[in-house]
Amino acid sequence: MADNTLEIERVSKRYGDVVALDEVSFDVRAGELFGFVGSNGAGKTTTMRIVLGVLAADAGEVRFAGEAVDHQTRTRIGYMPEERGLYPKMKVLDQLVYLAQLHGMSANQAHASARNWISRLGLAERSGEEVQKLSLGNQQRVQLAAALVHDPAVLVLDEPFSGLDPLAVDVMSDVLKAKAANGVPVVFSSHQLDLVERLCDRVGIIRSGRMVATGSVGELTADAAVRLRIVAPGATPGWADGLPGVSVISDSGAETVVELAAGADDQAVLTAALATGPVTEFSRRTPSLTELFRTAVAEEKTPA
Ligand SMILES: Nc1ncnc2c1ncn2[C@@H]1O[C@H](COP(=O)(O)OP(=O)(O)OP(=O)(O)O)[C@@H](O)[C@H]1O
Repeated sequence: MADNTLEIERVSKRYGDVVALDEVSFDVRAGELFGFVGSNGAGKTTTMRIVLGVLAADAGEVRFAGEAVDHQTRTRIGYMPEERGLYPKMKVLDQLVYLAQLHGMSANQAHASARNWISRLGLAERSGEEVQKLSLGNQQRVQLAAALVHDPAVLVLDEPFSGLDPLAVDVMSDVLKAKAANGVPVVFSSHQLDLVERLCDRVGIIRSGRMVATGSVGELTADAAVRLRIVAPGATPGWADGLPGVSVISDSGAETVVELAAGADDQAVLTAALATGPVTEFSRRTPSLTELFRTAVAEEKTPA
């Protein structure tokens, strides 16, 4: 791929006996928002650190625009680390100007860019304050500004949404969407799956150091088992138990969600529901990203 795609190919990493990453591969295309999700300890931060070159992989390669990422390319990546890496005693504006210059901008460019991001991220009234005196959410806005101030060609953000209030979530979302719309590949990790589902063009699910699914939520959903939602106001809990090929996911009696095994008969479910009285809704249900994620994690916990 010669365009501005970020490619992570068969990257592996061990910490002693712990296999943190086992041949992890995915790509983040130019102009897309890619959500990187996985349980605690699944390997997200390790992957991002390797992309940044903060950590060396044992095997595999990271490429940007078809070229192996090297020291030069890395200056074009905007990175928001999980352990926020700002200078606590430095003032917001000074900090951003300093970081922009560190990435090669002239003093004038650095000032203009820093002021632009301070304003866009709602930090204008804080620009003369020391970072350590800001609230955590505002420190996070500064951290995002620090990732953006040198006008990066790639954005790699480790849990940028954690701890933000709803308005800050909107600000962060808008900024990431705007960067993607400008052709920048944007990858971020998050445990807020509803947000990832809403925002991302594609997602990758990592489990114990292995990518178990990559694609748009629609694509991942298409591979998932069929679910039915049945509303039968007169039904009592347990009405769907024991139907062949049917697993009950949730059952409050009146409202039930079931999953069908391959080849199971949805009409048999309908017949059973009708036997309880009127059925006011009988619909196929698309699983949410949260449900897809739970299934992926549950598979891990089920011994083979
Ligand atoms: N410096 C280290 N030394 C030893 N093991 C480590 C080190 N850093 C990470 N690990 C291990 O590597 C694995 C992957 O960790 P990583 O931090 O990449 O996960 P994560 O997906 O970012 O988790 P979280 O969602 O909790 O931030 C875990 O088993 C972790 O304990």
